[in-house]
Amino acid sequence: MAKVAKIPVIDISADSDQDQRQVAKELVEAAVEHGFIYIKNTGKDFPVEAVEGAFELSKKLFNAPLEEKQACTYQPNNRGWSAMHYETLDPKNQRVGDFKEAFNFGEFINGKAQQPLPASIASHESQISAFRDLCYNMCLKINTLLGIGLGVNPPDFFTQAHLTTRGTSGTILRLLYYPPLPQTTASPTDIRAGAHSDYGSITLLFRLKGQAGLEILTPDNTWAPVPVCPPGTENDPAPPILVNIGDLLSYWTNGLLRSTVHRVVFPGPEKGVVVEGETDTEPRYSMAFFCHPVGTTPLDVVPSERVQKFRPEGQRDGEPRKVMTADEHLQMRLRASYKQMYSDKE
Ligand SMILES: O=C(O)CCC(=O)C(=O)O
Ligand SMILES: [Fe+2]
Repeated sequence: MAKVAKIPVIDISADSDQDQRQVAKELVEAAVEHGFIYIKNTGKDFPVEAVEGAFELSKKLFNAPLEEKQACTYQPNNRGWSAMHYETLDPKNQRVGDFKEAFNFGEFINGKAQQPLPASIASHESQISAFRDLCYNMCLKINTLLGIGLGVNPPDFFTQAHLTTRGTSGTILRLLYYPPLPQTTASPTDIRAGAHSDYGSITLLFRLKGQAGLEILTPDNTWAPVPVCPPGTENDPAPPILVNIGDLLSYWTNGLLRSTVHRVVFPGPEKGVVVEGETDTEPRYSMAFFCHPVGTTPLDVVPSERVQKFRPEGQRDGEPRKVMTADEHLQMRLRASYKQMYSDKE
């Protein structure tokens, strides 16, 4: 029987400087060891109604008529709707693409989307924009804490690199819908989201109580389910926000912060990995906020003694490191995930 992942739960709503330094330290240790952190949601940093409202909109969006969604089809700018099986996150191991639909929202300017929206949710444009802003602000706070915890000089180095006032970025709010598995055609390799690591700096993930499926690959190479409500959060007004380190931040910190591989499966009782109180037989909804630094940010190793002294396994001193910008890093990853789209164009 697989054990559930042991990911630390951290409350980042502390007010005093001393508490903040302690929280920053805990956050960095969790990022180094696990690459995943639960951020307790007591409603202080992130209003519970905003999360609930966004999930309601998500249901409306995915229930909208097909033509409405097709009119917003996914584009090379990483925005829009991707249909069932369109994305294949783990092409080597999947027979068919992911059992999911997704809708990516890029930046909003003065509350207005810079991409077509399905008519069914168009009147809620300002609500989506406000939710995106809440996510962005939470990411700035986490970036500040990571900077403090890593002793980066200046401590707001990461925060500055993410400021939208400094330019555009690849940041995306993604709504996800995973329908139940059609039992008649099911195959053991069917998967809701193939094994992958995220591309950006950090990801915020919102999930709904009772909906199983997310697993992380642990250092001993086994899959461990990630409960929506880990012990100690059951009575909070909302499940914690799950934060994970993406490839870009791992690259930027020379591998010190871990970008952990994860996937979304149909766990099923026969595989023995169901978290108590969670099920995979219902439709599943989740929301991810993929935070990226401003696109022109050069990803030279960050100015922190701890990071600069760190040597990832297998890397020798003085080995040249390719410095690319945040945008170049993202393009490299998108090309690998959406081969069919890019091969049409090349
Ligand atoms: O739906 C989830 O729980 C995770 C989704 C995910 O990992 C992703 O979209 O990158
Ligand atoms: Fe992911």
